[in-house]
Amino acid sequence: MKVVPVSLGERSYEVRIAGGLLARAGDELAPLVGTRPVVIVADEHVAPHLDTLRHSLAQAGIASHEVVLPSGEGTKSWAVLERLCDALLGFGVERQDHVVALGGGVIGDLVGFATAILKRGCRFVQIPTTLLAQVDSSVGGKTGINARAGKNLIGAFHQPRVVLIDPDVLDTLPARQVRAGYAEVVKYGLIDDANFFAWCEANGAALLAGNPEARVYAITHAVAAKARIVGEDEFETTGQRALLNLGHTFGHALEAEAGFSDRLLHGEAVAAGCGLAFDYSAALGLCTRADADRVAAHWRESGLPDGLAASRVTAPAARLVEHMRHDKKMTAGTLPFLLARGIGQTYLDKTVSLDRVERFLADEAR
Ligand SMILES: NC(=O)c1ccc[n+]([C@@H]2O[C@H](COP(=O)([O-])OP(=O)(O)OC[C@H]3O[C@@H](n4cnc5c(N)ncnc54)[C@H](O)[C@@H]3O)[C@@H](O)[C@H]2O)c1
Ligand SMILES: O=C(O)C(=O)C[C@@H](O)[C@H](O)[C@H](O)COP(=O)(O)O
Ligand SMILES: [Zn+2]
Repeated sequence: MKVVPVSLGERSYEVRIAGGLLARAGDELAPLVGTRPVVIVADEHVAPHLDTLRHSLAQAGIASHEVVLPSGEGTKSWAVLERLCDALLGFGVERQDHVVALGGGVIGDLVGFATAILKRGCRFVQIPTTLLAQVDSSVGGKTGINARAGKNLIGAFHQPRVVLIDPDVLDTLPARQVRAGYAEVVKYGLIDDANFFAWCEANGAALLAGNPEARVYAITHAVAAKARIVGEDEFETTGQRALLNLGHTFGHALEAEAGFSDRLLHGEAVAAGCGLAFDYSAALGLCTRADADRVAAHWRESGLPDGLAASRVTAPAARLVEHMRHDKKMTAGTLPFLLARGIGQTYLDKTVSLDRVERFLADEAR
């Protein structure tokens, strides 16, 4: 088993990664939960994995309740949050109890937020079942739901007690979802690790095809990168953690225009957003056109959208920029932007004018 520590003082925890771990989850959780029952929250598509988890908990002597929610981005909503909180209260969840999030980033973000506010905070465990959730969303404690005004606008930082990653559960994940998760894998290379980007160019196809060694290498590498960045800036105050937002200011605007629906998945929006961030950096003369082209080529080879046209979002540039004004990085009316001086050389630029971004997007749409 690989173990990656997330070092956050009294909020520290481990990310444990191993094939077959789901079937051993009961033994992993027993020391944490003691004799108290847990509540498992899953989405409707992970039924076979829910069976494995239920069985494993029972074998370890842990009783469990279950809440099964509809799949999709629409589940990160006030309505489902209310329904989930009522269900958890109905099961008599206490502050020291553990709620288990079994699913992708949607379930993890929702359960994390519900447990952040239930009785002013109770405990939760992440068992991520998508590639995206295994490499990104289950680690670091960003939790929340979407608001009418935009993506993840209601939320809290709330760290899980442990993250259990079983790469084998990805065998049932549809190919499109694997590709979307891969976008957040490549993101770590683009941020500050050119060697890892080169690894992705060489091994991405194997990873997408389900090669077990490539999966474990990518998951472990990504989790270690995220743990390092989150350990340096848990609450996104110094600018270090904001690096993880590469491609997201463009991406969240595209997702909003697609109605937070499966027209454009989060990972697809991140790929298109990273393509745009590199294109914009090249247009400003910050990075070479060759680097921006290399990024776009890798998205295309991986079956991901490489920019605005490929995202199929046709909104006017002004409307996309309007979405960006809700970005949580917005400070005193200006929006710090993740730009790049090259592959693996992302930085936070505080001098970007949204008028200039709007002209860039209008040009991209031509
Ligand atoms: N908190 C963070 O740091 C963070 C980081 C990245 C993304 N996110 C959020 O994560 C969400 C996207 O997460 P996602 O891509 O995992 O989407 P998701 O949770 O919607 O899961 C994708 C689809 O896969 C299905 N699924 C999940 N596991 C499966 C399995 N093993 N087999 C078959 N089907 C399975 C789900 O039912 C769903 O239909 C977005 O809301 C995004 O904002 C959060
Ligand atoms: O963990 C982080 O920090 C990230 O930015 C990871 C992103 O991949 C993720 O999509 C996150 O939810 C976006 O954060 P937001 O603050 O822009 O909502
Ligand atoms: Zn993301």
